[in-house]
Amino acid sequence: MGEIEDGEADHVTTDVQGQKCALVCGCAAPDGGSGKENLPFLNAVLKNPVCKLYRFPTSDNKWMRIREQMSESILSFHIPKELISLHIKEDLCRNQELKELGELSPHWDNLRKNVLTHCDQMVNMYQDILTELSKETGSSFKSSSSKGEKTLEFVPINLHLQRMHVHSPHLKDALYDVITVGAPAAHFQGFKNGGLRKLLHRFEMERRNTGYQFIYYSPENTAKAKEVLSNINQLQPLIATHADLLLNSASQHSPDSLKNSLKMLSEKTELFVHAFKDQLVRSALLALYTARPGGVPKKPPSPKSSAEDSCPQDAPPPVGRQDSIPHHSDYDEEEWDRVWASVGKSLNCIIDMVDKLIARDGASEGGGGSSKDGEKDASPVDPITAHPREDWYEQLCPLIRALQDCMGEVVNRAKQSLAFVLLQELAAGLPQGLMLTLRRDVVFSQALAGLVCGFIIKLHTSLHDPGFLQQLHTVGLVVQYEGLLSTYSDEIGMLEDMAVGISDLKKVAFKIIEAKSNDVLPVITGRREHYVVEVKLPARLFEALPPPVREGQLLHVHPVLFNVGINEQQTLADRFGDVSLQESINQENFELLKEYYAVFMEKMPPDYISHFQEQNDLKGLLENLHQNIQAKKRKNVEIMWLAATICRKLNGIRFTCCKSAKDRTSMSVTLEQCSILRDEHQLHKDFFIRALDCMRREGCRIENVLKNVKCRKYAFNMLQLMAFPKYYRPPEGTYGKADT
Ligand SMILES: O=P(O)(O)O[C@H]1[C@H](O)[C@@H](O)[C@H](O)[C@H](O)[C@@H]1OP(=O)(O)O
Repeated sequence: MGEIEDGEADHVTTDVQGQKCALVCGCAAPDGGSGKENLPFLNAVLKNPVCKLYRFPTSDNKWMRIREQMSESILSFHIPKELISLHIKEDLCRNQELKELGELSPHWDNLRKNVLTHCDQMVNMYQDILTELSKETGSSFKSSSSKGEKTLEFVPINLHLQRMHVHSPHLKDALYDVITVGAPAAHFQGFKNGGLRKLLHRFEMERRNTGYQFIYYSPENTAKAKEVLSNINQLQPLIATHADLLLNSASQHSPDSLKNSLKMLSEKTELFVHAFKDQLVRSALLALYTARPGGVPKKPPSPKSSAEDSCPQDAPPPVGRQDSIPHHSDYDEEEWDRVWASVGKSLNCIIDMVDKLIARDGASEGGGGSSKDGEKDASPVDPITAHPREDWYEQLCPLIRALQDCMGEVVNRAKQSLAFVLLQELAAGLPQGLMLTLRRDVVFSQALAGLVCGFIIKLHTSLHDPGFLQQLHTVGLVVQYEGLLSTYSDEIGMLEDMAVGISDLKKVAFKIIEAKSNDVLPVITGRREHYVVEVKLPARLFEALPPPVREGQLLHVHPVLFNVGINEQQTLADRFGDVSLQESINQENFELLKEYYAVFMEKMPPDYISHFQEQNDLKGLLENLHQNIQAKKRKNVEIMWLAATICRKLNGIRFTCCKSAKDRTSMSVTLEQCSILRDEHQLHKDFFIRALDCMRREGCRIENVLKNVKCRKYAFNMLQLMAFPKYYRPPEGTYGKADT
């Protein structure tokens, strides 16, 4: 199978009979590893720990003690449930907006009906899945054998924290964490047609070419429509609240509070007005106009030759085959400007009135008032200032109502036009578009559950490190995924899913809040384009955070994925198939990692950077990684080691994934652990293989296999192992046929 030719087959097994020096025992109590006060919080998310203790000799013949720990997380189920609830909310709201589009001509009305039927079915399906998941109270683990189950498809496979706590002589104790999880992928939908990376691209191409039936809006424009709709939905109630507060201040006749309320109202109204500045709203209004029963065609649509031609960005939007672009005399484009501008005008009237009321009030209280330049007004009686104490509420109320009316009108029109944009996207891709959204949601949910778990653990273990905290809010955290999937057969589709799922994590930001109760589970808000995960910390830890973090600054993550297939399927791909997917993923993600490093160097304080550079040659490591990616060598596992090392040095969150995270992943994390012991903790070189075999034979990972497939054997056969890179082969007796 290739690797034999390289003379590497002699280490399929390693004799560990004389492993007297590697003492192993299991223990029940997990190690917090980061201070006792964190324990209740971590224990609330980590469950069913398995611990193993080892002793290995160091190069100077002393002993190092290792505690290996593996825990499940209730986030495996909690995050999918949170996310599905948000999807349901978002989709119900969108369906409502489609219903409220108003009267449409028969062509568009039929489309809408069709879209709504499908969308309602999807919402029902999400609701059913949520109901099923809600029955799984207290669950924290989905086994590899359940990966194809429909009701569990949002739940990550075999998610665990794999932790190594090293206590070695002369050195500080050290913790090394890796989150191990099955590659986020849509197993229930299957991989016959590939995964998200290919499917999304193909879908977009096809959608562009259905130009005559529907209006083509680019993915950016569709995303923009969703963003503006979401902004409107958030801003409108906020403005209503500030308007009420302003009236409240007016009835209390309190100038300071009136000024403050006005400030808030103005800010929000300006944001509101700004939200509609987009050309998309303008073009969508025109498109919707043509789709109304009255928007009768005047001239036939000009045929479009290319997909690009159908983009509505600059030109008036193209319309359906039976409809046409309206003549300008049909449509009063300036009407929208008038409606839109009226919001600003109404706000200005309120500002003027508040200024007047406060000025008059000051003047009457000052007994005679003062002129604008501050000089005392000498005139004895001014009919205005002499006015008795005014009823501010009465003066402002009609103006506020006028503002609300104008806004209502703007919101109504904008919402309808943007919902019409969404209708195009949905109608053009029925039903594949909705299935793709489901697939993306499924994959994203699995990826997000892992990320939130990794983030919370990282936060708790690094809270006492000021450098980490600074990095967290100035640069964000790198999240590095090691993929071991092969670019062959179904795993191509899995890798295509995984690549999109991980890249979608860029849409997630974290916010740390103070825990007010015993409920420490994270809360998610947002919608498909942008999510915020609120992570709770107990008061004492929260108070020690840097001010920007305490004040709710959003904390960003920078996910990167490097994949190297290692099994017999990859041998086939290397020899007879196509490895371009893996090559492009590695190349693209290298660029992302390089960008992250550049921002890190730019934003971290100079004294931190100079110390950092003394300790680490990150530039050299990055160059080395780049060369290895460029080298296009088969099964180049050096790529994974370098990427993982860079991630650890950058304080990042480490992930390792294969299809099920039990066999190949176990080989990889145990190898990583022993390599760290050798490179960072002076593990005696004669004991490297013995330590590795010992961990694989007796450690947490064989327990992982057991809990997944009820059998203490890695699911490899001899032939498969011959194809594995040398150090990824488990010891004799630990592998064999297992019903996976
Ligand atoms: O944990 P994995 O490495 O994805 O498990 C694989 C194993 O590597 C392979 O040898 C075996 O034939 C099975 O395909 C395992 O996957 P399961 O998802 O079936 O556990």
